[in-house]
Amino acid sequence: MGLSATFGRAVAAHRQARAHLDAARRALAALRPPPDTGEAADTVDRLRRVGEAVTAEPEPARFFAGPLPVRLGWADTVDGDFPAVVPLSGGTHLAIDTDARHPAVAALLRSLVVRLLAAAPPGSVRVSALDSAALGATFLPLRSLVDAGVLQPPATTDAEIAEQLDAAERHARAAQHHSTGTPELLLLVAASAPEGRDLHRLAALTHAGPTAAICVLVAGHPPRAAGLTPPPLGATTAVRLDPQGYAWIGDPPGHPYSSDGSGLSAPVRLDADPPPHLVAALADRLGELHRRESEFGFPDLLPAQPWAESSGNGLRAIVGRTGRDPVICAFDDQTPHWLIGGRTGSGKTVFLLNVLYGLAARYSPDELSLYLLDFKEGVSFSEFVPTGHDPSWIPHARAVGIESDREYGVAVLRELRRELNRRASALKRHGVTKLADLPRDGKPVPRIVAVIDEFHVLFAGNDAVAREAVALLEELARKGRSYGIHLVLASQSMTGIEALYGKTDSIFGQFPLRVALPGGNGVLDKLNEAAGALPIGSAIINLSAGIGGANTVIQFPDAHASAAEVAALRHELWQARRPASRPPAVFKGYESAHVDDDPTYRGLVAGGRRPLALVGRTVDVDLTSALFPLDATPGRHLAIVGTSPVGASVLHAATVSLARQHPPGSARFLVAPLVAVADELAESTIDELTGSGHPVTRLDAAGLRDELRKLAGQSTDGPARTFVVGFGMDGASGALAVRDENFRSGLDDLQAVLRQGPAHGVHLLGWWRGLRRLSDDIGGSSNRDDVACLVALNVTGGELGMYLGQHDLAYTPRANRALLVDRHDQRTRLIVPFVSRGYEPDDEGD
Ligand SMILES: Nc1ncnc2c1ncn2[C@@H]1O[C@H](COP(=O)(O)OP(=O)(O)OP(=O)(O)O)[C@@H](O)[C@H]1O
Repeated sequence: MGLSATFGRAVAAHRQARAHLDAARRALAALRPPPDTGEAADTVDRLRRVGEAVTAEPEPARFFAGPLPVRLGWADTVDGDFPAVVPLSGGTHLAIDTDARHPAVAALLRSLVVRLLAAAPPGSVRVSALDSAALGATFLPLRSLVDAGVLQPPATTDAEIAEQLDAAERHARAAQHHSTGTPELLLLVAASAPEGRDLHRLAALTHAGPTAAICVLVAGHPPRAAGLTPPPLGATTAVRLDPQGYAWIGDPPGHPYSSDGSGLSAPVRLDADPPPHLVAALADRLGELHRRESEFGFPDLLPAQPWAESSGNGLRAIVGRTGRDPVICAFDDQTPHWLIGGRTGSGKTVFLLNVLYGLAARYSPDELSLYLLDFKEGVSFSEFVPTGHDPSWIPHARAVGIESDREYGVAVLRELRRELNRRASALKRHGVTKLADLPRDGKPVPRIVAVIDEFHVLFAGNDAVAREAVALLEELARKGRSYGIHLVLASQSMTGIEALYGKTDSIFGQFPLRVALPGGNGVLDKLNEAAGALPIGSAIINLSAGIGGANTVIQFPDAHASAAEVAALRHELWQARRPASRPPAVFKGYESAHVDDDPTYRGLVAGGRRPLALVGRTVDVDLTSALFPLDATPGRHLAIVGTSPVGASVLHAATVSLARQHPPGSARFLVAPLVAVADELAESTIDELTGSGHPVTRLDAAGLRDELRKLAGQSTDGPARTFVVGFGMDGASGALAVRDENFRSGLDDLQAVLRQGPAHGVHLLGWWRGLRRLSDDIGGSSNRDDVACLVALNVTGGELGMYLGQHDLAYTPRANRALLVDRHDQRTRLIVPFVSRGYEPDDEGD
C-alpha cells in the first residue's frame, strides 16, 4: 500500500474523529454539570463524576426519561483524546465481543456497574450478574456492593443463570404492565454469553423495549463457537476488542457515530476499574439506603396515633408501597367494596391481615366494626378471637367465622342486611341521605367492613343457600355504599362464579377496587394479565375494575414475619377497649358443641312454665341455643333421626336440660335403652338424673310398651310431668307392633300418647335410626305433626323433604351438623348438635 493512500486514510480518520469529538463535546455540554460541591466534596458528587453518566440531581423521572450517555473510555486521536460515550438505559444495551476473562473487559463491566449505580437515584437500579466464565471472580472487587444488598450474588451455575433469567423475564413483564410511577431498572450484566436456550432468552430481553426496564451488558457476544449463529441483539451498541487491547465501538442505536455503519473510527482505551475507596463509599451509601428501604415492615402500615381518625368520609389503610411511596386504599364512595384474587399461597391472608390491623389501629370501635368470614380450612382470622393461650381480641370484631359453613355465611349476610335496613330507617328519620350526615352525638354508627375469604364457596352448589347468598351479596353491594357497609370478597378463583350466576356481573360491577395477588388475574380484565408474573409479597392495585393501564404494583410486608409486633398491637387495642366491650361471636366450623358449655343450659333453673329441650347451637351469628319448648300443644315431642350415634348424645342433652328445669320430684323420667350402641349414654343419663334427685325408671321394650299403655289410658298418678326417653326407638318397634287380646298394639298407644300426652304433661323424646321407622311408628307421614320437633342427623335432604312434604328442602348431611325442624313454628335451622364429651363424631359424616 502506498504511503499517500495510508496518509489519506489517516487524514480521513482524523477528520471523522474530530467530528466525533465535537459531537461528544456538544453532548456533554448539554448535560448539566454536577453542582459545585464546595469543600464538602461530597461522595455522591465524586461518585457521579467517576463516570460521565451524570445527571444533575438524580430523580427518577429524569433518570428514566431516556438513555444516559455513559463513558466507556477515551478515544485516541492525533488531536488528543475525548470521552467515548454510548447510550445506556432500559431498552438500550451493550455487547462486547470478548468475555470478562479479559481483564480490560472485566474492569469495564465493573466500572459500568458502579457508574450506573452512582448516577441513578438510590434504590432505582437493581443489578443482576451472571458469571459462569470466571465463577463470580469478575465481580469480586464489587463484593462490598453485594454485602450492602445492592448487587445480587453473581449466578455462576446453569441453574442459577436460568433462575436469574426467570427473574429478569418476570421483571420485564411486571414493568411492562406497570402503568403508574417509575419502574426499577434491572441492570443484567453477563461476564460471558450464556449458552443454548439461555442465550436466546438473554437476546430476547434486549428486544423487550424500554418499557421492560432492563439494560443488558453482555461480554463475549457474539460467541465465537464455530457453526453457531448467535441470536441478534436489539438496540445494542457492539464493542470489539482488538489484540492490542483497544476497543472499537460500533454505532450506538439511535445515536450513530458514522453515517455508513462503521462506528467510531478511533480506538478507545477502556476505562480502568473504579477506585476501590469509591466503590466502598458507594456501597456504604446505597447499603444504608437499602437497609432502610428493606426495613419496610408491618409497623410501617400503622398510624403514629391509634384510634385518632374519623370514619365519617370513609376508611383508609396503607396497603403497601410502590417504590418508596406508601399506597393508601379507601372504603368510600369511589371504592366502596374490594375484590381480591390470588392463587393459594399468594399472600391473600397476609394482605387481609395487614389491611385489618391497619384499619383497627387507625379507627376506634366507635368508627369501625368488622365481620370476618373464612370458608377455608385454615386460621386466617383466628388471631382476632380469644383463645386458651391469649385472651385478647380485636375489639372491632363483631362476628368471626373460621372454617365457616355456607349457612353461617348466609346468616352473617342476613345480619348485615338487617343492619343496612336499620341504617336506612335512621337516615330517613333524620332526613339525611348519607351516613356521614347522621348526627354523631348519640350512639355511634361505625362503618362496617365485612371480609369474606374464599367467598366462592358460598356459591358452591346451585341450591337455595347459594341463591340466597347471591341475592344478599347483590343487595349489600348495591346499597352498602350509602350506609357505610363495605364488602371485601377474596377468592383464589373467579372462574365458574360468573358462569353460574348472571347476577355476579352486577355484583362485581360494584367492586371498582381490585387487588390481584400472584395468580389473581381473575379479578382483572380479561386482557390484563399483569398478575401472572408477580412475586410473593407484591400485588396489583387497580381502581378501575381491573382494566389494563390502571395497574399499580405494590409491595406489602409479611405480617406473619412480625408476629411479636402484631401481638403487641392486638394487646394494645384490646386493653384500650371499652369496659363493656364484648368479645366477638365466634363460629368455628370444626368445633363440637357441648351442652354443659351452653350459656342457656347454664342459666336454666327449675320452675319454668314451658320446659325447653336443648339440642345444640344454631349456626347463626350469635350461635343461639337450638331448643324446642315442650308445651301442652299436641305433638310437642322430639324425634332425633339418623344412624349417627350423635343421636344418643342429642337425646342425652335434651333430657338433662329438661331435668334441670324441674325440682326433684316434679318430673319423672322413663328411660328406655333399646339399642346396644346407645347403652352407655343411656346409663349415664340415668345416673345423672338419679344423681340430681329425679325419679327414674329404666325400661326395656316390654316395659316401654306397658308404660305407653298406661300413659295412653292416662291412668298415671304422681309427678306433673313425665318424659319418656327412648334410646333407639326402632329397637322397640317389634314389641310395640304386637297386638293384645283387644287387638290394640303398642303403636296405637304410642300414637295416642303423641296426640294427647302433652295436655297431661307427657312428652316423648326418642332417637330413631331411620326416617322410615319413625314414619311407621307414628302411623305414616300424614301424622308427622304428631311429633313436631325434629333433629335430622345423617338423613339425606331428599328423604327428609319427602317425609316433611317440603320438596325444596336444602340439607346436606355432614359431620357435626344437624337440621332442626319445628313443624309448629315453621322453623328450619342448621345446628351444631350437642355431643357428649368423648363421643365426638369423626369426619366421615356420622
Ligand atoms: N409480603 C410477604 N413477604 C414475604 N412472604 C410473604 C409475604 N406475604 C405472604 N408471604 C408468605 O407467603 C405464604 C403464603 O401466604 P398466605 O398464607 O397469606 O397465602 P394465602 O394466599 O392466604 O394462601 P392460602 O390460600 O393457601 O391460605 C406465607 O408463608 C407467608 O409468610
